[in-house]
Amino acid sequence: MPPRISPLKDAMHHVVTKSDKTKLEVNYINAVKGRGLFAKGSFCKGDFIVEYRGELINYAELERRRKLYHPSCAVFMFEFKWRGKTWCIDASREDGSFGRLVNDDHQHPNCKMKKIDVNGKAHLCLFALKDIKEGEEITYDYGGDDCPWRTQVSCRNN
Ligand SMILES: C[S@@+](CC[C@H](N)C(=O)[O-])C[C@H]1O[C@@H](n2cnc3c(N)ncnc32)[C@H](O)[C@@H]1O
Repeated sequence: MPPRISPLKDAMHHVVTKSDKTKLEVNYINAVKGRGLFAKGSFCKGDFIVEYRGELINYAELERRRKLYHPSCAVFMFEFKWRGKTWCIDASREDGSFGRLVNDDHQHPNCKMKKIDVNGKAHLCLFALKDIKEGEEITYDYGGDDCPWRTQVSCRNN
């Protein structure tokens, strides 16, 4: 068996090639959650799963776009701190990439978002917090406390 490539090197490879793993698939869940990302094969704890790919913009541009965007687009803006400044990955464009479709789970997430440096630029990548079985939904804790679905009661299943 070939040696396991390090999760960081694996993430950097997928960042540079702008590619997603074939062991992942997008499925429609329900009218509340919309789509989600699912494992088509198993993953081990620590594995790189997917990049939250999009356009890297600075704080001024984030503020400008926030005023322009419809809320359905604004939910794809991921704000984060990097080397003392505020940045954002704007993934509002439907580009077929998988990372933008990962849903929130603040109680039992199976992945964690990490910032990695690729050629001097910040990239957001999900890594497995535990072993993930085929068929499981990929999730992470969006953080914050302003996710309405965490407190709203839904009449839908899931
Ligand atoms: C980055 S998008 C994730 C992909 C989205 N499910 C879709 O189909 O485009 C974030 C949005 O997904 C939905 N979402 C994410 N996690 C959810 C959850 N645990 N329960 C309900 N809706 C969720 C919310 O509408 C949220 O604004």
